[in-house]
Amino acid sequence: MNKEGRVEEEEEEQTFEELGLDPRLIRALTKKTIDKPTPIQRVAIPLILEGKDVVARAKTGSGKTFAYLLPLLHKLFTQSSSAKNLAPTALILVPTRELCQQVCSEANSLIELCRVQLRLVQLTSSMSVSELRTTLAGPPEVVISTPACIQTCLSNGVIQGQAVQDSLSILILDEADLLLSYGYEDDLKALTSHVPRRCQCLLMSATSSSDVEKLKKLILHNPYILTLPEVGETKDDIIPKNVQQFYISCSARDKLVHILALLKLELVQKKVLIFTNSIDMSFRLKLFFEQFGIKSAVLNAELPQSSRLHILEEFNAGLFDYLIATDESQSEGKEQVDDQNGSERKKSKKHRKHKLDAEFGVVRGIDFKNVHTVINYEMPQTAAGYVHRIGRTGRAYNTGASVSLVSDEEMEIFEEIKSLLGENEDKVSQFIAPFPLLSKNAVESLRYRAEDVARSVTKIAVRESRAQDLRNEILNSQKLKAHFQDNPKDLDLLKHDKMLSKKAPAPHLRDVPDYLLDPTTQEASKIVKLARAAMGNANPSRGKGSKGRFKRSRDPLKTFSAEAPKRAGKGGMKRKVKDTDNGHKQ
Ligand SMILES: Nc1ncnc2c1ncn2[C@@H]1O[C@H](COP(=O)(O)OP(=O)(O)OP(=O)(O)O)[C@@H](O)[C@H]1O
Repeated sequence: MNKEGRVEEEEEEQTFEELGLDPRLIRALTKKTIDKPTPIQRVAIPLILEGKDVVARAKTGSGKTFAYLLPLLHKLFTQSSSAKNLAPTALILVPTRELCQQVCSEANSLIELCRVQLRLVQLTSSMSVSELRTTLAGPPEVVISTPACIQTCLSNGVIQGQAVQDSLSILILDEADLLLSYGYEDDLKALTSHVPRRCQCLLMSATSSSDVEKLKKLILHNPYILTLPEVGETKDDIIPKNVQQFYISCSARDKLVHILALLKLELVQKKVLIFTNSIDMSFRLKLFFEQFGIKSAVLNAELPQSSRLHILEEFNAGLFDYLIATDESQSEGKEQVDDQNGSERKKSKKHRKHKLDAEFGVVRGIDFKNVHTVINYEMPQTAAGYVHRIGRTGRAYNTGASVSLVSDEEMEIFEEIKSLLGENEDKVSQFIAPFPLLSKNAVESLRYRAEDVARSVTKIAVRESRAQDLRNEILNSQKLKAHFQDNPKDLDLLKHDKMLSKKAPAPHLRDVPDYLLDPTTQEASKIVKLARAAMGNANPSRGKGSKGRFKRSRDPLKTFSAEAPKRAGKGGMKRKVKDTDNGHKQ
């Protein structure tokens, strides 16, 4: 292979054995039902095992974490450790605490399954200097941290620069494109002066940017550059092929009734990750859902870290199906649109800054497990934000769908997104099509109830529930900290999807009576359920069937049209879309 190579996704299938990994790791992967490497893993693992510096750029959800963790663990399992080490052998740097936690638990679960003695720790910015000292005593073979924490260790003498020079043999920068934008440049510069030249350096990233180039120059020596199609590279393949993208055009005011119809009539498959641009909006949605008996949880930068981690764990474990997330870049005090009246209101940057956690990241890198549908309740503010939101579904070999609710005010960003997806209308419509399962009748049948409930979700109710949730979570986080020290695997201590509304939901709103539903919608919802069962996803709550391969013929979004089921006939969407000008790939 030459030093700069594109990784082709359709290359012949190769096994983990053929990549030369330790048999213990292969057995561990088998236990995790991971049987074949993803394209980026196929190419990166042998190079990393050979000791090469590698820059791996591959789209979201392509398996970059195992692409470096597997060869790293292989090396640590097979090399004799030096008793003289005063600093870790390997250092993994990530931009957020959530990622620290995620990488740490992925790596630890592999180590446990391999039954190997190896210490891997994470450092968090909430640790005091003495806690950092205790955690690093030994020292552990692998440390996972944000650059800021490592800098704290260096500047407080918890780790000596000379010890790093003597011991460090692998340095990994994960989500490298974010490290600089999170403001870690100085921390990284301070560290690199101690990184020895013989140290192998790996840089993993979902996008290429000037920041990645900067880091490459700062840290790597003549690396292999591996590229899978990605943002800014080719337009064809920005979003994984196994994610179907849809949109619904509606007024900002009508978004509530549309999302209610999607969830309540079960027209989208669970689990569902819903994105909003402001924390208030996420609470508004939660309170609105509550009145219809739909349980959800919110996730945002305002919550304490342990609560956020716990919410993620609970959602990943399938304890609830709907998570409403506000992404970090969106909540950073920019002008935000209030959907109720369309008026814009400014949030004071100063006011928000002290509350939001700068090391929090929902969108980038977080591996939400078995999310089948991503809903953009509000459109992200950038096209890149869209790509990363959608990347939370269809991870690795899973399938997924996205539905974006687009109001007139959001048309501009929607156009930008479309031009990122394809150069011309024909191409765009192959990637993103009108959502076919929701008929006008279905929306209208719920309108009265939705508008009635929406009126009861006042600004004051939103503010109160947000404050109450924060209080609950702060309390939770104290309990959690103590509890998890004793029972690290116990997930069921606290519920994050509990009711915030003071008013119990009215019984008649919990179910949608049949007389409100037109036959087309009933049919659509039945088919979505059947498809879920057929795709091995009948009970995602228990984490089964996540790897159900995509069965095109059974996917209702491929074969069903709410507007014209009869005309569509056997070919369903296919025929219908062919009739239209924009010919979506269905
Ligand atoms: N070879 C594989 N086969 C099946 N699943 C895999 C494989 N490798 C990784 N996965 C799973 O795919 C999911 C996504 O992997 P990962 O988080 O590493 O993606 P990523 O490329 O780092 O994405 P992002 O850029 O969004 O962080 C994870 O749940 C992981 O366990």
